[in-house]
Amino acid sequence: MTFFAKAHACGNDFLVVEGACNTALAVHLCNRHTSVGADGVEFLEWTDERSGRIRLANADGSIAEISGNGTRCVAAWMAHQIAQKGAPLASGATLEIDTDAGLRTCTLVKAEGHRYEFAAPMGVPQVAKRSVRLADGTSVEGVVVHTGNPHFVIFVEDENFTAYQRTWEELGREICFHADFPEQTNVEFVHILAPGHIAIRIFERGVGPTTSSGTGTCATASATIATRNGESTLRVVAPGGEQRIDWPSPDAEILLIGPAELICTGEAWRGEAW
Ligand SMILES: N[C@@H](CCC[C@H](N)C(=O)O)C(=O)O
Repeated sequence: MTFFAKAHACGNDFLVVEGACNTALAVHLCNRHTSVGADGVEFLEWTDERSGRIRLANADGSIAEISGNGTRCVAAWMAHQIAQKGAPLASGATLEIDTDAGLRTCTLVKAEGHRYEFAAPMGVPQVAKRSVRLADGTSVEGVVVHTGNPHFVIFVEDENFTAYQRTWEELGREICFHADFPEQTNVEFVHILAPGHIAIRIFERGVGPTTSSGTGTCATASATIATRNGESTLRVVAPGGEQRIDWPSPDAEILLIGPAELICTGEAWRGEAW
């Protein structure tokens, strides 16, 4: 039996399981038909009263260095557990969460019941223009962004996010699995609404199309700021909701602010075999 908490950030959903990382268990738990269902499992080991170490297994069992949304979902679970012990965190309190991409400090902005908002510096994005040649010879212009995990960002004019005569889902899949990215890559599509306001779509590595991405929000915002004269404070709207970015200069850490909501806890009964 596996005890889990389920949480989401703008619909990007994660299970938090306390204990060592188990990728086969993650594949099982993430199945939306035969198990609980999620985009990934964050395996959490507490290291102190307000700190923990996490490892993220994507729905397909691959390991991701970090998730912005998943990290906040873990922070929400930690804040809930701390509150259960009788001392709820106040706004401004911090939780230290160590990831495969380094330590992330989540500052509680607000809490209302099981809904939380956190702000977290997400490292210094590395941004570089790049093109990728598709199987049919089409050259796709984009921006490679490293935010602890890999991203390829494509700017689109079309409000339906079609580009190069393809849907964003088709293009996202081909680029995610492209030979130029041996570790695969997350792929995001950006439609600029205003200098400080962008809409995005996400083809997530290890998952597929999903409703939001924290690191994808950082990647699209930093690509917009660095290559499209975007404002340093940006609102990034995904199908699942909005997150906010503050990136004052290229050598500064990018600040990600967004929600995380606890959905439920439960016991998955088919976990024993894994
Ligand atoms: N699947 C991604 C990691 C998760 C990204 C996530 N959606 C986020 O919020 O950052 C990967 O393999 O890089």
